[in-house]
Amino acid sequence: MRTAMLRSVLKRSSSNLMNSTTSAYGVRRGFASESAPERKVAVLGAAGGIGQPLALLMKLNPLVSKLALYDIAGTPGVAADVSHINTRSEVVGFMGEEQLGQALEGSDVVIIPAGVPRKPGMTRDDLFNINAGIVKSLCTAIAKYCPHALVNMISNPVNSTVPIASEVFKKAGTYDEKKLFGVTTLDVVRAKTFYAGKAKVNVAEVNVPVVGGHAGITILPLFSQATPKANLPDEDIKALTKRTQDGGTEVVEAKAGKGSATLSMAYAGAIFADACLKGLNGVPDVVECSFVQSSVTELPFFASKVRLGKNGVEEVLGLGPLSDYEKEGLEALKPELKSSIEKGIKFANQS
Ligand SMILES: NC(=O)C1=CN([C@@H]2O[C@H](COP(=O)(O)OP(=O)(O)OC[C@H]3O[C@@H](n4cnc5c(N)ncnc54)[C@H](O)[C@@H]3O)[C@@H](O)[C@H]2O)C=CC1
Ligand SMILES: O=C([O-])CC(=O)C(=O)O
Repeated sequence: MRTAMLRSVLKRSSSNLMNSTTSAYGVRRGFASESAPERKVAVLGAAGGIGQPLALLMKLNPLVSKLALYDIAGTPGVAADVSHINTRSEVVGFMGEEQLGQALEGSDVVIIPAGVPRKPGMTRDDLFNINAGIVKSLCTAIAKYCPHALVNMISNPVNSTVPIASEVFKKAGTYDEKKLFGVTTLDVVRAKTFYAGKAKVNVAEVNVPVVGGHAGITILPLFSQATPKANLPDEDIKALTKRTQDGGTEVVEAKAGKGSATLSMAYAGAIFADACLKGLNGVPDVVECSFVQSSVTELPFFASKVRLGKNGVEEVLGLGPLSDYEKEGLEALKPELKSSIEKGIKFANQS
């Protein structure tokens, strides 16, 4: 009963997040395991603040048939707990590097929330020194054990960890730009929530693209394209933009040393992984914003709307018409985003 309720909440919220006419899981009614293909999802960092609720939400997703939960510690408990939920997927926990290969083998989608979170006063870039190495070693294993999987990178700084992953895959000869995604869905989730509150419209009907990157001013919500239209005054748009850009910091400060967004991130991560699975399953018109290899601007990676398909990225969509304020924001974010991308590429090639 409760599972059905949770599933229906996830299903409704998920459809709201997508510019898609199809149902959240690509199967309109009466989902049955026999109608959806086998799909293995691996979560790396599954015992963490994001990893645990994300494991729960992926366990509720009927598109998943196998759920591999990997971490350096704590996964047997998380896996035993989640595995008792009476939904489709078989859950297995893997702990320690010697089990990483098994966790990854056969994966269709690998979600990476492994690494340290921010404390008050830190920027996402301050996490680079620790998280860059973690991401590099996990991606080296992905190249070896599941080179064709779609990779959903959550670990910060996303603006650098995605370029690191691309370089690791290039070196291994497995890079496919269609299969690497920086997860920026939380920026979209926040932009929608904040816009709905200000515009006093039904949040379930709101759509707002968020482009650029995933840190401070590199996060550029395009409220001029928000629907339903609300004609908010310029000062409201500026305040909404700033709040979206500082959304992560708002949570870090409120948690006062106990980490950063975990629950809203797990929700956002589950929405994005679900979109990837739907794309793989051939559901049409699955569109989400993501930080991907891109030629939308002169930068090699950029977040914008992306159409997902059977091979991952089917099409990177353009920015659409921008307001003057957004044009300024776009120019202002480029130097920082460029240097974060270059920092990631340099790290991957020197170490
Ligand atoms: N993309 C986004 O929008 C967001 C990204 N994040 C980022 O997600 C990351 C994780 O955040 P939390 O879950 O709050 O942190 P956490 O510290 O609660 O959990 C991280 C987990 O990663 C594990 N881990 C560390 N090294 C590992 C390795 N080599 N292999 C596998 N697992 C490993 C840890 O054991 C821990 O369980 C942080 O980098 C954070 O900044 C957080 C929120 C939003
Ligand atoms: O702010 C952080 O450090 C975590 C994060 O990326 C977010 O909440 O958007």
